[in-house]
Amino acid sequence: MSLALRNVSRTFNGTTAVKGVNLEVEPGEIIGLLGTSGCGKSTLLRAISGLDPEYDGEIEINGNVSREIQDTASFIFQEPRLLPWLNVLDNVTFGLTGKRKDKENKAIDYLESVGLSDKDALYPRELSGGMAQRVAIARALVTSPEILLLDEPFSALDAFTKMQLQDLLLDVWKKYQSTIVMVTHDIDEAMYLCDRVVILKGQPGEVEREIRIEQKRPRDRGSEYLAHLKSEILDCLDLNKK
Ligand SMILES: Nc1ncnc2c1ncn2[C@@H]1O[C@H](COP(=O)(O)OP(=O)(O)OP(=O)(O)O)[C@@H](O)[C@H]1O
Repeated sequence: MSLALRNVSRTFNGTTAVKGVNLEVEPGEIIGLLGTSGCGKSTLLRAISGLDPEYDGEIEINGNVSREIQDTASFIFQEPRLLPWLNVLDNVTFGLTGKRKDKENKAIDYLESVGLSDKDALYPRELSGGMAQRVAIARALVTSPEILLLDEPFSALDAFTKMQLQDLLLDVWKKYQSTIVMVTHDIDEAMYLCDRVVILKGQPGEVEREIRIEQKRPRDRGSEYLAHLKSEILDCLDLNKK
């Protein structure tokens, strides 16, 4: 699914949070929105999803300008937001329509993709943080979204689980080829996952720079290329102490 933001700005009560954002995203691309706290990254995701239609400018999805809630989009948040009274299987089938058996079969396929096919009967309180976030990924994918919007999806997890889930995201992306826009604070994560990183800066937040990551995936987290890029990104965010 293609996506274009044209001169998108959002003002809350007279204060502009994010200003003049232009972005063209190709189908199947993974885009990272990176920037310091408060520069409007989540605000942009909400505008793209249609949850917040009160922005200025234009957002075009698959060639159509729209401010509607996007049925073809799924969100994954920092916390899994599972329904505590439903087991894993029912959390994944929750947003689906159709016959119960068909919904369950579909959910089981996606639970298998995230390595949880044997955990379908567990309740959210019985899951680790990483397992719960895997369920959230399965729930987001089961509706076959054309665009996945991720808002710091791994930032609440320990370093090892985070790396595992980043690889899992790439595996499921390879299989389903959704377009992905992800907000992150984590420069390493953005460089490991994304085709392009859009750096936002300031208040109001504006696009400072776009960096294309030329290295093919799977990437070597410790490569010189990524170390060099990281330094460039830190410079751009004025975070490099020289
Ligand atoms: N509903 C709202 N009402 C008023 N102000 C808002 C609202 N949503 C966001 N803002 C303001 O817009 C600015 C950008 O917020 P946003 O959450 O998009 O930033 P962010 O870059 O995602 O930050 P963080 O990285 O800390 O999550 C902030 O100053 C915030 O206070």
